[in-house]
Amino acid sequence: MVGVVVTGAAGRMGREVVRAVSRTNGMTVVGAVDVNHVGEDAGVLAGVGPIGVVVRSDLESVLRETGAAVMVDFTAAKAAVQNIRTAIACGVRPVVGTTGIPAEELAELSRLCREQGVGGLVAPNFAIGAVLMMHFAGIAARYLPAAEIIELHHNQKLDAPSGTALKTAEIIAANRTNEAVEDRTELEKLSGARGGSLEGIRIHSVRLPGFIAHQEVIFGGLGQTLTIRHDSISRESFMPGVIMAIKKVLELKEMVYGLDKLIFA
Ligand SMILES: NC(=O)c1ccc[n+]([C@@H]2O[C@H](COP(=O)([O-])OP(=O)(O)OC[C@H]3O[C@@H](n4cnc5c(N)ncnc54)[C@H](O)[C@@H]3O)[C@@H](O)[C@H]2O)c1
Ligand SMILES: O=C(O)C1=N[C@H](C(=O)O)CCC1
Repeated sequence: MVGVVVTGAAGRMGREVVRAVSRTNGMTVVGAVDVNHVGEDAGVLAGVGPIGVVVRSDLESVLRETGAAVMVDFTAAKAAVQNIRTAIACGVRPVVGTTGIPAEELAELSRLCREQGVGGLVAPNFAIGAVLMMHFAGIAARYLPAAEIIELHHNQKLDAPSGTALKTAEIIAANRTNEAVEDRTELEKLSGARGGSLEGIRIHSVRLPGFIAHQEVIFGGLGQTLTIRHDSISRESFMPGVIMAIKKVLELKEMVYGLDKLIFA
């Protein structure tokens, strides 16, 4: 039985993870950590009924007392960095969905994992469809190098652009064989009107109630456009990926970035 500690257990994603792990054979929630809802049963919060695991805020003691194999983190960037450090120090494998962690921090965490021989996975998007969208964008970029990204998320999201959009732009930049066509905008009459730029790939972030997580990658060519779009219409969409990561991280000896590394391995 794989013991899982969920950090951010009282949050939107954390509750979904508690529910998904509780319903999966071969794994169980042994600890729930959050700075909110301390003392409440994590299963009740998640809507699955009491599981006898109360939310606590002392991660290190929870990891050590429960002998957990995996920590699943959906918190916020700063908190996640600290949580991952604690997990690695305790020999617990981190599976991380939290976005907005700076690249230098990820590099340092990856070094710590290697040093300690602890496997880990950080993925900006656990929805299989989103992983495919990024993969297809990489293929399209070989033939249509001019691309822009529009990502649309709920208005409670703290980071912009999304981790998914950043990773998509990196994939497009790595795959395009020609330079993108020139952007002749001379005058941005409203700052930010052309979005943010990662290696010339413009990213536009929409934040509105009603959305969960959506992204369009638009490629432009001679007399044509190609749009690749993914929609997460519920947070359940991320759960098959999270469950797959919990299983596969047990075999890893280092930290990998992106669910694609597990799916296309
Ligand atoms: N990778 C993916 O597939 C994916 C999917 C959805 C969301 N996300 C990311 O997951 C993160 C969380 O999203 P959310 O919508 O669940 O947010 P949320 O605000 O609903 O939940 C975050 C939870 O973390 C808790 N928290 C904050 N600091 C903490 C700490 N130090 N220790 C323990 N708990 C702490 C908060 O109290 C809150 O309950 C965000 O970074 C988001 O971008 C990633
Ligand atoms: O709800 C969020 O926040 C999400 N963030 C991810 C990102 O930043 O890429 C994607 C899934 C939902």
